[in-house]
Amino acid sequence: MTEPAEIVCTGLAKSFGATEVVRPTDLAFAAGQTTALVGPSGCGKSTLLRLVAGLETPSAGEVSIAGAPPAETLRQGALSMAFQDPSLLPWRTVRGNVTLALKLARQPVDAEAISRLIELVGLGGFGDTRPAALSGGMRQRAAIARAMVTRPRVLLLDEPFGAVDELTRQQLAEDLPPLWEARGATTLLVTHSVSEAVMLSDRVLVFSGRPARVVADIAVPLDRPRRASLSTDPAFLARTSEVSEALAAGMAETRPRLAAQ
Ligand SMILES: Nc1ncnc2c1ncn2[C@@H]1O[C@H](COP(=O)(O)OP(=O)(O)OP(=O)(O)O)[C@@H](O)[C@H]1O
Repeated sequence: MTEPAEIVCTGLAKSFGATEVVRPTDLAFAAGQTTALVGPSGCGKSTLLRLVAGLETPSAGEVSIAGAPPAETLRQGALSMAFQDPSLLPWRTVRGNVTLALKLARQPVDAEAISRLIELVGLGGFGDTRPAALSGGMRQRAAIARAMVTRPRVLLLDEPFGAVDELTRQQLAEDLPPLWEARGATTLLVTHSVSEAVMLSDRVLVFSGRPARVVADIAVPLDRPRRASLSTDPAFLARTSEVSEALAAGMAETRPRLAAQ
């Protein structure tokens, strides 16, 4: 890893009662890199993201972001999240939702910069629209604008394009990564789509079934910006095969345990 690690997980583990969800794990995420987390449903990906966000307390081990606990990074407004359900405040416009994120992070409100960001995520002309009048894809864009407006060092995205149709997903996957990459954010992204994982990331971590364990750590050294047309490129297809095979191997590893339960 050439860049310094921004996020370091040391012996990180999480159980809910008797259920072990994340096995003791050591992970490091380089500054400015985008890492996709993929694994079978229920394996603990979102739990890992919530641990990194400081929204869950580890059962063992710790997370540090630039040497500080996540709560400190969150308090500084340097950590943002966007989840599958964009949970925008319905009574606020797009601009109002984005502005609130700045206010909560106690950062100065620059109306022009907000308008520019709304434009950049493809919502130009919708700044004064409330969420109910937006499509699912537009709400996802608004949530990502809200997450990026504070220029976070760490961006956590849990199925951010989950609730939209395939074409919109492709469009979001083309349009949005250049924005967070240009801002140098260290991005962790949970997705169920192997091709989306490869398209969006510099690195894909493949997890086994619950309790989550890393079964493969795959670099994605493909040029950026990446366009949907990349999905037929042999180098892209080689990576998606590698991720799919690792996923299948991880699932096969868990199946006997489940059968024995
Ligand atoms: N607060 C909680 N209390 C009890 N169990 C929980 C809690 N949060 C998560 N779990 C359990 O932890 C396991 C992992 O959940 P998690 O949401 O992290 O998985 P995931 O890999 O993100 O799943 P998916 O891909 O389906 O979204 C599940 O079995 C879930 O029921």
